[in-house]
Amino acid sequence: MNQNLSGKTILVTGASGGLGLHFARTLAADGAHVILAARRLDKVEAAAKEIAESGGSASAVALDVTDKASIDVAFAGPAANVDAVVNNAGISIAGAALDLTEEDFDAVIDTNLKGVFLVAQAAARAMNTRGQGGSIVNIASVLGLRVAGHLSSYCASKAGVVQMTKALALEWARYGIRVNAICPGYFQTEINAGFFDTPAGEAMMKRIPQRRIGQLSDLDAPLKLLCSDGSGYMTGSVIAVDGGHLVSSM
Ligand SMILES: NC(=O)c1ccc[n+]([C@@H]2O[C@H](COP(=O)([O-])OP(=O)(O)OC[C@H]3O[C@@H](n4cnc5c(N)ncnc54)[C@H](O)[C@@H]3O)[C@@H](O)[C@H]2O)c1
Ligand SMILES: O=C(O)[C@H](O)[C@@H](O)[C@H](O)[C@H](O)CO
Repeated sequence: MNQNLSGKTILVTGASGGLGLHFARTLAADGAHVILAARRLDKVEAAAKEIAESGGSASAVALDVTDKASIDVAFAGPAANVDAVVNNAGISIAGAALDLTEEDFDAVIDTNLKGVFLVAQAAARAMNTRGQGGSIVNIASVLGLRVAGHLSSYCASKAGVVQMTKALALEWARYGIRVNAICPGYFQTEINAGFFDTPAGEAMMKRIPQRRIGQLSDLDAPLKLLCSDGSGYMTGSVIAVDGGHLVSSM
């Protein structure tokens, strides 16, 4: 086992499935103690057990990124000693802007933007209490840097995450807290189940210069870099992992 992240405690939000569960496994395989955070405690407990059975170190905590009380409880107790946080939890509600309900708009912004802020703030307060700094990695999206149809609230939330990453980096550098973002392109997970089989999905694929969607493992090296001391002079950085999608001319 590569011990790159050995000695680090890293909390991952939305860790019960998709990219979050993959991130938790990847960080644990690299030697970190991973705290898997999700709304469904039973799911992350099972995932933490599986990681422990394969030789990693992991624990689980209940955390809803739209519920400040649950965030505060996590960072006052089990996550008080975090060295890094991966702000991964996110939702997407597709629909024409003319038909979008206020409830759906609020749900996306509350989870993807306000949730990232509340978790980052609680993490930074905990890091300041320990006085050792830390790393916050926000999972934004290429859709924070370009747009796609029928995803207005999602695109707005992710653009907000990109800007907030830079703003928090500016404020928290003095505390030794680094804040960076990863902008994934398209990866096959629950959030876009079925999308790749639609005409829009097929058209999108043609706009990716590498002509493939991302493999979850494509995100491993950037994630580990940003969580580790190797990125000690990086803060406010926004890293796209997208097969060239952002530089596509189509
Ligand atoms: N899959 C992609 O192609 C892609 C591309 C760019 C960005 N992203 C981003 O990556 C992140 C992970 O997405 P994914 O593809 O794994 O999607 P997913 O739907 O498979 O997983 C999202 C996770 O977030 C959790 N979650 C949702 N609301 C939550 C809340 N209030 N509190 C705690 N957890 C909550 C869900 O339970 C789920 O486990 C998201 O922020 C998403 O926007 C994904
Ligand atoms: O790139 C992204 O950030 C995500 O993949 C989402 O945009 C989904 O693709 C969308 O929910 C599809 O409807």
